[in-house]
Amino acid sequence: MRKKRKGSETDASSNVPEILSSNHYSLEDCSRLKKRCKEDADAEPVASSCGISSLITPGRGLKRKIGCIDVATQMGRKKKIEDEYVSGETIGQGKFGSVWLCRSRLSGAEYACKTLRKGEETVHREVEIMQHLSGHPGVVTLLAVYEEAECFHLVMELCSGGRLIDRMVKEGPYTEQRAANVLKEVMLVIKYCHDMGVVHRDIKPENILLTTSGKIKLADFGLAMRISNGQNLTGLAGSPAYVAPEVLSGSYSEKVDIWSAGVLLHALLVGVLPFQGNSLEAVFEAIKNVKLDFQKGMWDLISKPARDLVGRMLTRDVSARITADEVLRHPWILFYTEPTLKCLPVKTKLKHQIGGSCRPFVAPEAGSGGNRIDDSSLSEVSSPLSSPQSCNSEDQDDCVLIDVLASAISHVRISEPKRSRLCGPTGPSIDQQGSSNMKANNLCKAF
Ligand SMILES: Nc1ncnc2c1ncn2[C@@H]1O[C@H](COP(=O)(O)OP(=O)(O)OP(=O)(O)O)[C@@H](O)[C@H]1O
Repeated sequence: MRKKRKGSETDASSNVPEILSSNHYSLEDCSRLKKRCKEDADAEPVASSCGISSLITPGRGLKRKIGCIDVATQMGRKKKIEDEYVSGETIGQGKFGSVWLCRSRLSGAEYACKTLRKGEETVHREVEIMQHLSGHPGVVTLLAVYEEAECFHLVMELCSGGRLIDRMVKEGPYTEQRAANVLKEVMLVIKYCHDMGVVHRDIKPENILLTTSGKIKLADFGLAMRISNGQNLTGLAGSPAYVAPEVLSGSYSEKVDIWSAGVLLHALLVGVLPFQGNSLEAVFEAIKNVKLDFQKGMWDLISKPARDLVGRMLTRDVSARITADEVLRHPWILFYTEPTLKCLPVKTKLKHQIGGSCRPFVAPEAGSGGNRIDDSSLSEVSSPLSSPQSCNSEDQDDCVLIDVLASAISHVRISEPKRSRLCGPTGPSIDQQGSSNMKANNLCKAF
């Protein structure tokens, strides 16, 4: 089913410089550009152009330059990975390669190594994009790349905390506070990717890893693409349950990552995916037409600002869908994330559950492929102020309190939610509660 590495092509009408327009740039290209970047930086420290990043979108700012210059990645064919690392057990398997544990011969430290077989242009792109983004705390750090005749070995920091999906399956819906803190971390890294001119295109909890201390790291840039301001991408890419409607209809931008993060937020809050079906076609039909109803059932115990944010992220009208920056400034995020909570003298025992029971998240790959999970680090994913999950009547009062406070904030920071913006345009309403056998259908595999 998966055609992941096929990727998509950028809009031919865009004005992308020659070296990048073919998408056939190699590590040598990258190296050459980085060298040029350094030369430029030496000659003209403030206004220099900087390799690949500024070749795509000149003048997008300092962050792009930092991303270009600072990656301390070793590249080249001279050194062999086995000279420097001892290989260990396999910790993940993808269609185009595997991920395995390795230990530095020098320091004894453990890392994850992703081995990608050559042959597809997207493999070069994945390496190049990881190098471009590496350095941000929310991106899995790339330490070294070893190139062999048949493959690349990417030595990355080891995320010993496992995958977010496995936590969600194990724990069921998150408290609003915890969901907000997870989403904030995810959105910070999505915003960074977008600022750096990268669309991830496969945001889903399977690709969000956790460190031992519970910090979130975005992984798997196998479908990621460079994009410049105003440019559009084409081609079917993503994972069915998380894919944005505009991907299905043709041309799209970085806003697809916001949609996918909205699907994630939906799953975090209520424990189920918003768009389901027994077949690919049914899922795509739901993505295009299901009108989400936040007024009843499982949403009863979820605060209005949380519902508002999910609705704004899952808005089919791309121009009305909010940006990563706007998500981060949304009242619900501001209210629940740490700096705000520190200032507010409210009790923090906030928890919702569906119908009083703690439902686990029904995931397509439930239980599969879990890597090493350190349970002791689990609580770190949430803010230190988060409380244990509970399912009692006080939750309703808490929700009301949050609604009032967050609504007050929203009057200051953001305009009132327009109901018409939620999940529009309206189409025939399809019963979204229908199927939850996503596990059997495995509809979250990237394609
Ligand atoms: N840095 C890391 N630390 C720990 N585990 C990792 C790391 N990177 C990847 N993994 C594990 O390997 C799995 C596969 O990694 P990744 O998604 O990058 O590879 P892929 O070949 O693109 O796979 P997929 O088919 O899921 O897209 C992850 O789900 C995760 O369990």
